[in-house]
Amino acid sequence: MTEMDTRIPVTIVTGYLGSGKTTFLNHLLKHTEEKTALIVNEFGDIGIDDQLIEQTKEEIIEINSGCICCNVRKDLIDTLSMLAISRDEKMIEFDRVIIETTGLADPAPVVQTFLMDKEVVEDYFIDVVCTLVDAKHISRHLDQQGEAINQIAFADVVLVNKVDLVTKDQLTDLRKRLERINPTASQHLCENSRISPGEVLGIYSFDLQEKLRGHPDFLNSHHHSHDDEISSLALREVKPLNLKKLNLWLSFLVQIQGEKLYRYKGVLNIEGKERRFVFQGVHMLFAGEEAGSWGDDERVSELVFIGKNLDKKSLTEQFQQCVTE
Ligand SMILES: Nc1nc2c(ncn2[C@@H]2O[C@H](COP(=O)(O)OP(=O)(O)OP(=O)(O)O)[C@@H](O)[C@H]2O)c(=O)[nH]1
Repeated sequence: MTEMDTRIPVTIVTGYLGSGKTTFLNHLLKHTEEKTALIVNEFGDIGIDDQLIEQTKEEIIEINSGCICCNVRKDLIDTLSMLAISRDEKMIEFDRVIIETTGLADPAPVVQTFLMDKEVVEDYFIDVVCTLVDAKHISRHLDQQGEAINQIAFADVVLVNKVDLVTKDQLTDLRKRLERINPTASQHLCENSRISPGEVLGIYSFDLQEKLRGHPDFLNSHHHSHDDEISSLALREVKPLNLKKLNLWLSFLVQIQGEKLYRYKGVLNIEGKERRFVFQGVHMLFAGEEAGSWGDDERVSELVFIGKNLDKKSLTEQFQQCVTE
């Protein structure tokens, strides 16, 4: 990128499951003047994030048919091309593209797309790769998942989030560990992903030469495959759910399976509640609250689990028991 570069800047937001990416985007979009086109990629058949991103002036495009770091890279390229053409034709207006990857994405192939695909390179450049870190849970993910390490290794900016859930000593140890993985990224501490947009937007910190020093084979073709033991289950139900039964089930579930439940989230139609009920969990921590109104949308509950060796049959049956008679 040069000072005269007229291409569209791209921010890649990555970070392991539940680290605070969507919370970060909501914060960022509220506090920036820039017009943004947002590309959201989710792991799983049902996209929940588009309902969790507060509607503002942004263009939001979902890619849910797979993970953009592997089987739907072509969809990403097509989406970028469609956006660039629509912008040229003045059909839509935006200053920047932000891509939220899935929590299981390896950022390397996504970054490669912006360096290797001829048409993409003509229209776009990477401003920054920003990685969210869940201060409470990241250590176990770093011990077990290569993606979690790569997400930190490829970051230009690391946002160490959820600092409210750890002690000062834990935070100091974590920061040292992150620095060993990536000594050049800037680190910021935050709670609820709150950070000034100026720390992450328009800083032009993506440096290919530096990435190549750390990962000399970075530009070689990169085949990424996910851990087969991690899968997702999407549940959908039009009949209302009983909140008491649901709470009992989920409390029980996280007690016995919290360790292998990386992420679960849903937008639910609860009996007796006028509004959408948004439910979110990461390992053993979960919470639910009433959120926006349904408006003209169908009142349908959608719940997604992402975890290791999920017993999909039991989960489906247990979910059905929460449906009202
Ligand atoms: N205690 C605490 N909770 C947080 C903080 N930041 C986010 N959360 C909660 O953590 C959960 C996950 O946050 P998200 O923003 O949805 O995380 P994500 O990275 O988009 O999750 P995936 O899309 O599943 O990868 C939500 O319930 C948030 O409210 C924080 O700083 N402290």
